[in-house]
Parts: sequence; structure tokens; C-alpha cells
Amino acid sequence: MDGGAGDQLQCSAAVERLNAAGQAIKRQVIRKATVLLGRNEFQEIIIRIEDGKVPQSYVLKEFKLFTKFVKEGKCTVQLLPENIQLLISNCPPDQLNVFLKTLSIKHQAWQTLKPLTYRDKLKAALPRSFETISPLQQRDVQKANELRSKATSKGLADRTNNTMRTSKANPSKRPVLSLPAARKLNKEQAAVLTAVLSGKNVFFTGSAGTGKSFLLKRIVGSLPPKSTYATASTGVAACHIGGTTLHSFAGIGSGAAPLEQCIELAQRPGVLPHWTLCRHLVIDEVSMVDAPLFDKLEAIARSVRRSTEPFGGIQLIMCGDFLQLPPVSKGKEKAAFCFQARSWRKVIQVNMELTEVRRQTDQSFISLLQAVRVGRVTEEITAKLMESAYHKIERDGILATRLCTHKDDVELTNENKLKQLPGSEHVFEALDSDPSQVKTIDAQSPVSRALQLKVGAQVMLTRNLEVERGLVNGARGVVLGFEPGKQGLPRVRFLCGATEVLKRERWMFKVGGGLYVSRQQLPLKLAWAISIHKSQGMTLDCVEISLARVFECGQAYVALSRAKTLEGLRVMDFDPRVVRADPDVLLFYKQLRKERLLMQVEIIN
Ligand SMILES: Nc1ncnc2c1ncn2[C@@H]1O[C@H](COP(=O)(O)OP(=O)(O)OP(=O)(O)O)[C@@H](O)[C@H]1O
Ligand SMILES: [Mg+2]
Repeated sequence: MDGGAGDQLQCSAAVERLNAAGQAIKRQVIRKATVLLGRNEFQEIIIRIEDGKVPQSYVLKEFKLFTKFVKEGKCTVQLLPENIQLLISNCPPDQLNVFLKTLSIKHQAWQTLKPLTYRDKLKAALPRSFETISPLQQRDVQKANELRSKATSKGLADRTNNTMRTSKANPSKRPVLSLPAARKLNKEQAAVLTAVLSGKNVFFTGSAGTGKSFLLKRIVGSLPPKSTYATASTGVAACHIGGTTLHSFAGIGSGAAPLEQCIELAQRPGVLPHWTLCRHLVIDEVSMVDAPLFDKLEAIARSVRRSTEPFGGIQLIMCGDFLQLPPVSKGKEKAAFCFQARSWRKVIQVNMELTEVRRQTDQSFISLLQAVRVGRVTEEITAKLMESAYHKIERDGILATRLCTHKDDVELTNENKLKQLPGSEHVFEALDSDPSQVKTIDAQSPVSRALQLKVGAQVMLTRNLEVERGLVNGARGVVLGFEPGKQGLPRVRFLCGATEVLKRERWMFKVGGGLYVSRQQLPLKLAWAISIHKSQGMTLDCVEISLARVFECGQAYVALSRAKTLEGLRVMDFDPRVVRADPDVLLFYKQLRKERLLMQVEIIN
């Protein structure tokens, strides 16, 4: 299920016959194709393209792979002796990834066998057969690696000209192949993925750290990219799942205009394709989407797509925890949650809940957080959190990040702390592919246009660099120095023990009309302080929290639940009164449970 077994693809395909100059002289397009990987009677690897009529098969001998756009579900396989190329598009990216890995590794392993000559084949007189390829095993990987190291030591190029992108580790040597590194979904997460793949409109919830966003990324990777839009209610949350904001998908500004006007806005040239091409709309952090916006989007979808089905027939996949941050209220009145929207019940077909917390492992801390989530703070919890004010969480020059309730405090704190450091400031300017889109980029990017650093600056990683080494989004560190040379890249020591010189990374953002823009910047931000709103969705190493000015239900829970351990948390001024769970939300969840609508895996199985 996680990306499939690697033996087939659902995609669009084009088969091109090339002339000697590499130009296509014949092209056949198959909009809905199944591409299979298998073996024939001689154990040779076969790529088979099916369009529901006559399948076409090719023996995989020498080939070239172009894999730059695998994340967008595209790749090209060039069969060199045949002068044929297969262009694959609109394939679920995770499926494509496993498929290409299987193809490369199985092919490498096959190369260790003695090739059969035409005569051998004739002599064998085997009946023609096709069997789908078996899933990758460790021994396939081992074989392929052995072959690679032999080829390297002899200075030989192997028969494949494989341009597959390779891992960054040890760049001087040939990269070592490995099994696809997808982390396994747990049972609950897998059940949600199954429900999504069945085409239903799914809402799934669960406490902080149950892996909602983790699963959402996997869901996005399992759907065809052309018709899937990954969004979130805020820019930061959108970035976690590699998507855009719900607002920029919808193209209706703040959404405050009357419906008729919004429908017009949604039909502008750069925006209309979002609505017409979209078949799967993914929304993370749905707790911050308010009811009027939800109803408006639902009505726009029906109108623009000329469909009477709920949400115009778009499959909705939403997740969030309504006991975390609520929608931002405009004016004095409390904003209505999207589950209070008129169209909510009509739209949502399946409600599910993830219950296994993955962010924290200490059971007593998990229980404490669960109680805080529903606003039930016992004396014992109060005592524990008050005690945490004395936690010494500074290590190796890395200070705790202060989570603030108000944005102004964040900017002031970071600016002042940087100023107070001795030494000169190093400024790193971002490189944007389209400077006219700077506002759109700023709204979605986890890194700023200009990053000021000094030796001693407290920083946070804003991207997963190497999960195995603990270099993950949210990892905390301190700047040790700057490399000599023009670029003067910063050397950072992280709490996980790793010291790393950071280079510019590239972020891609979808803007109107399916276009992409990019920003290149160091994957860092200052981390003396961040706002609780910006911390939603994050996992943090060491946090200090001041809750005196908490103003929203769920805000204290969001802040506390960012920490991985109680030891990595310091609450300065705990007062149980700041912990509040919204009664409407408690009622909504209770109702769902009562009606047995909130399915947990035990109920499904
Ligand atoms: N199946 C899994 N295997 C390994 N790690 C997982 C799995 N599911 C979740 N995680 C890890 O658990 C942590 C929390 O996951 P995630 O941020 O997706 O939770 P969440 O439910 O979205 O939380 P929040 O409500 O705070 O946004 C992450 O570090 C994530 O990588
Ligand atoms: Mg999340």
C-alpha cells in the first residue's frame, strides 16, 4: 500500500519512437495507462504498457532514466537500443518512486547474470510468458551494490546510463542503493489511506502528534498529481505538507466578498484551472477554517464545476484537531468552526480518528497532554507543569525556544537577542525565481527573504535534511561559525549532536495556473522565539512557554504539545485557568462518538 509493490503504475503515458537525432517521429498517447514491470520466460525484465486493448511490451536492456520531476509524478524511460522513449506523467509520486527504484535495482541485479544469446533462447524453446516482478528484497539491493562497487573500483561504467538522482551522502563515491525508505504507516493511518483511496470524502482528526500531517503527505503521494491539490489553512502548515494555502488555491482573496463576487473571482484565468482540474482537495489544519469560508468554497465548487454534487464532486480529504487553534475571529464575535457549516454534513462521508501519539513517547507526558487537550487540569498536572519552570534545558550552548502568544514579541525578541550578540552580522539573501511573486512566496515560505546570523545565534532547521541523523524540520541548533570563502556558509551544531555546514536549499511553491516559483535560501530561521500560531504542526526539541497572555481556546494545548518530552519543556508561569477547551468542539466530538460516526480502526476491523 505504501506506494505500492513497485510492479505497476497508474498514469498517463506516451510512447515515442525516436530517430537517430533523438527526435520523436511517432507518438502514441495513452491517457489512462497501466505500466507493469515483469519478467519474461528468460527472466529478462519487461516493461509492459496496457491501455485496456493490446499491451505493448519492451525488454529492458540498456536504458536511460530522467527522474528530475518524479515528485510531480513524471519521468522518462529511454530504451537505447530500441530508440524508444516512454514518457510517464500524472502518476502518484510515491508509486512512481517505488517503481523506479524496483526497476533500477532489479536491472542492476539482472546485469550480474550471463546474458543469453539469440541462439540460447531459440534452443530453450520456452513458451512465452509474463510474470509481474517480485517486490524488492534486501538481497536484490545487496547484489546491485556489489556490482556497483566492482564497477567503480575497475573504473567501469555499467551498461545502464542511469541518471536517477542519488542521495547526498558521500558525494565523491558512487551512491549506495537502498530499499525505499518510506516509514511505515500504523494500522490507523493505513485505514485512513484506504478510505481515501476508495474515493470517499474523509475528515480525520486526532490529538497533536498522532501523525495527521505525516499521513497527509503520504496521501498526497498516493494520488494523481494533476488533479490533487494539497493545501492548509495557514502558510506554515501548507509548507509542512508541501502544498499551498487554501486561500491561494481558491483565489478568492480573503473570501469576505459576497458569494456571487467570489464565484467570479474563482473564474479568473489563473485560478479557474484549480477548480476545474481538481478532483482531490487536501486540507490540513482544518480547525482554522471557519464555517462561512467552508460553505462558500462548497458553493463555488458546485457553481464553477456546474455540478449539483456536494463540493461539485471534488473529493475532500481534511484533517486537523479542533481542540487546537480555532479560526481567527474577525471582530469581537467568536468565529464558527467549519464543522458548524451548513454543508459540512452533506460533504463529509467518513470521519476517522487517529489515537496513537507519535510525537511523544513518555506515556505519562502523553496522558498529561490528553487531559490538557480537553481542558481537564488536575492538581497533579498543575504541579508538574509548575515544577517545569525549574527545568534546565540548555545544552551545548543551545537555548530553549520561547513560544509566544503574540507575534510582536517574537520579532522583538529575535531582533534584540541577535543585536546583543558580539561579532559581525552575516546576511543571507534569498534567491527567488520570480521576484514579482515575492509576496506569494513570503506567505508560504518557511524561510525569509533575508536571514541575519551571527556566531552564537539560536537557529532552527526548517526542512528535513537527514531524518536518520536527527536533522529534521524544527531541530534546534546554534551557529558556531562561518566557513571561509565568499559565501561564508554557517556551521551549526544541533541538539542531536550533529554539526553541519548548511547550504542553500530550494523550495517550490505553486502559484496560479499550475505554475511554480522557487526560493533558494538557507534552511534556517532564528529561534530564540516563535509564535504559538506559527508553531502549530511543529515538533520542537526544547521549548520555554509563557502562557500568561493566552487568548484562545486550545492555544495552551498547542504550545505544550510541541515538546517531545516533559524534560524538554519549561512553563514559566503556569496557571490552570489558561487551559481551555472549546465547549462546541467537545460537543461535536462527543456527538460524533455517540452516533458512532467517528470511526477508529477497531470499529472498522
Ligand atoms: N507512521 C509513522 N512512522 C514514523 N513516524 C511517524 C509516523 N506518524 C507520525 N510520525 C512522526 O510523529 C511526529 C508527529 O507527526 P505529525 O506532525 O504528522 O502529527 P500531527 O498529528 O500532524 O500533529 P499536529 O496536530 O501537532 O499537527 C512527526 O515527527 C512524524 O514524523
Ligand atoms: Mg500536523
